[in-house]
Amino acid sequence: MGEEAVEFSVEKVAKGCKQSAVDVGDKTFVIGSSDDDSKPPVIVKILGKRTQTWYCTSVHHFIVLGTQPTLTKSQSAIPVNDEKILIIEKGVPLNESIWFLEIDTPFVKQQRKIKGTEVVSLSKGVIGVGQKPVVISGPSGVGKGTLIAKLMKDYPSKFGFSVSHTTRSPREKEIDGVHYHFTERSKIDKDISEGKFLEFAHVHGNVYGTSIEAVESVTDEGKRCILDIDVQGARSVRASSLEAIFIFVCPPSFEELEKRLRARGTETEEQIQKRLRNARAELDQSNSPGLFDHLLVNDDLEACYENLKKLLTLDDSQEDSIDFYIKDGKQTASYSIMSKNDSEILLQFETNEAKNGAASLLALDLSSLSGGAPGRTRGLKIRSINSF
Ligand SMILES: Nc1ncnc2c1ncn2[C@@H]1O[C@H](COP(=O)(O)OP(=O)(O)OP(=O)(O)O)[C@@H](O)[C@H]1O
Ligand SMILES: Nc1nc2c(ncn2[C@@H]2O[C@H](COP(=O)(O)O)[C@@H](O)[C@H]2O)c(=O)[nH]1
Repeated sequence: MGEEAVEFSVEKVAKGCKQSAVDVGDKTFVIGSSDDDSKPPVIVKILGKRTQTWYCTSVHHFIVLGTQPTLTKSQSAIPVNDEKILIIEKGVPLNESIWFLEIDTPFVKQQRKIKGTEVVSLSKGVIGVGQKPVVISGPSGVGKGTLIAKLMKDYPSKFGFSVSHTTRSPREKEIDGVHYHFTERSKIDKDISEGKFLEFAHVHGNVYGTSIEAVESVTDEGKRCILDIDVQGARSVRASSLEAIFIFVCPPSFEELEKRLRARGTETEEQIQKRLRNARAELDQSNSPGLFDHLLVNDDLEACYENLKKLLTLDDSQEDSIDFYIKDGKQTASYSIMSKNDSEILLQFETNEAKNGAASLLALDLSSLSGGAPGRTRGLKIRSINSF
């Protein structure tokens, strides 16, 4: 850890904001909010108890990774275990209030090794389990985008598109942030090295990748995430912790694929040739054992779309498991941490009175935490205890 003693400056924490101090092992973690727009909203400082040395991000050798919560004036915190600290932000909707500061999880250990410096990471807690994301792969020009566009048009509140990053130049009608996040090679390389991508691949001479945020932001909206990625990307997602459904879309024939690619008129002859070469390799891999769950032939578009809908409906048995107490999680509900036992952490409504139908006491099931940084900590189970 760092050699310098750093004075802990209270001025750096926003006026009127509370800080929380949590002891884990031989360290004290101090968590507070910043009102300095140029700085991340959450300030984390670590005190080495034995050495009485402070570490903070303004000094070298300490990085706070992950998604930052929106600024709140007050929070409470408690260690869940040796790996993470639960932070409950007050004065925001319950759905926004649960955060984890990961201090020694596998992701943090890995990042510490890569960066050779002290690392902690923030991860947002998400209540309940959503439906599995859908990965759609297939050769260029087969009609993946066309099928996805139909699905999004017909079910805008049910499905959300994972907007990939790419180093490819935008086509005429493509909008940055809608079809892709068009990006520089140096930027995507940096973000990949910082663990921000679920998967990435070199496709037809460019880099394409799915950021963790692209998937998480769709899922956070309560929508089912659709990923349009190549076979290499599908393989990487298969190997990741993201549990998804994998669909491969095939053309009725190679000739028809070539026809569609040419008719689209978006690629040069050289690019078309490259895409067709890659298409052969992708079609060969469509039968790789354990890679794709379903193959769809896109001959007649309407028939293929109907088959796609059937596949997705099959999986509709997985209902969201959001507890009815917090279904209306958009209401502001200030909870603070009350106590912890081996299996649950109790959260108490701030005023001790249940307001807006919110429960006065909630119990967070500690066995329900899955995922974590660099994504979200999902599947949180919360039950209400209305004993008064
Ligand atoms: N069933 C179909 N019959 C005829 N044409 C189709 C069919 N499906 C899609 N197309 C057309 O084929 C072209 C390629 O489709 P699309 O752009 O959706 O392919 P894609 O798989 O998303 O390609 P890429 O991977 O390069 O993004 C488009 O012009 C689209 O209108
Ligand atoms: N591995 C990934 N592949 C991706 C991603 N986004 C798109 N793609 C695939 O790239 C090709 C070409 O797309 P185009 O828009 O240039 O025609 C296509 O097969 C897409 O599925 C991604 O994030 N990761």
